[in-house]
Amino acid sequence: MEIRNISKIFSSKGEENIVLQNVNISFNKGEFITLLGPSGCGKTTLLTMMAGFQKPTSGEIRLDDEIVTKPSPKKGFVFQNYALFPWMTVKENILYPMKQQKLARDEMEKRLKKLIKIAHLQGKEDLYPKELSGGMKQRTAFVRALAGNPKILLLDEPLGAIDFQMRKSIQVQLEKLWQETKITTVMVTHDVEEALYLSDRIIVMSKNRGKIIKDFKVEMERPRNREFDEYKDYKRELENLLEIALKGV
Ligand SMILES: Nc1ncnc2c1ncn2[C@@H]1O[C@H](COP(=O)(O)OP(=O)(O)OP(=O)(O)O)[C@@H](O)[C@H]1O
Repeated sequence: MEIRNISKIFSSKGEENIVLQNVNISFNKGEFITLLGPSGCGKTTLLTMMAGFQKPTSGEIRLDDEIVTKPSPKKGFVFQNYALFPWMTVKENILYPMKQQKLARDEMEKRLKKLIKIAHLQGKEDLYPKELSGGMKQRTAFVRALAGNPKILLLDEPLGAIDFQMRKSIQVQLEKLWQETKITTVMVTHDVEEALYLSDRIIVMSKNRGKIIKDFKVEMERPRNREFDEYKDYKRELENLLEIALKGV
């Protein structure tokens, strides 16, 4: 996916709010990339434009040389609160994107079986979202986003709704799921730990029109160990960058 010279301006009551100005990013295949930045810097706005939920004011976003204009199964999206359909079981939720694509029955069954296995949801197929733990909901949302065979997976603060205690164990699960699929993934967060634990590359955005303060590779072995000096050094650097980002330089 390529983000080319994107700007986004919201206007209300004659006032213009320039949220993003001339943002350029290219995402490499198979990478886990995090957009990190303070609240209000335009991360979610950028991600939803990548998904095709809204359009940029200027510039373009390309996926496989096609300009993104609307949502499609090529772009899997996981919302902060999972947005599972509460009236559907785990199985029905995962089948939903496949039904929309009108896949053949046996192809649907085959994919469903594989996704249930990836997400370790065997035996939970017929439960409703309210009967699941936070982690199970998150895994269901993740594989539902994969059910349409997307080229890219977009995660909007996927652990935002999970309490601190569970977050770390779910980060581990999310990393495993990603490693099994190796799908290009873009995650939005303002949590340094989450970014460091999961990402191959972190893009730090400023409050000032989404300016990219730093785009860097995280070259640490996986799974990452929070006790290593290398990890602590990265963390310190990111925290400093976030402070700069908050000042809106
Ligand atoms: N639909 C909209 N109409 C008007 N302004 C909007 C709209 N969506 C977002 N904004 C504004 O755009 C800016 C960026 O919002 P956005 O949600 O993208 O930030 P964010 O970096 O994801 O923040 P957070 O981490 O708090 O979710 C904010 O100033 C917000 O008020």
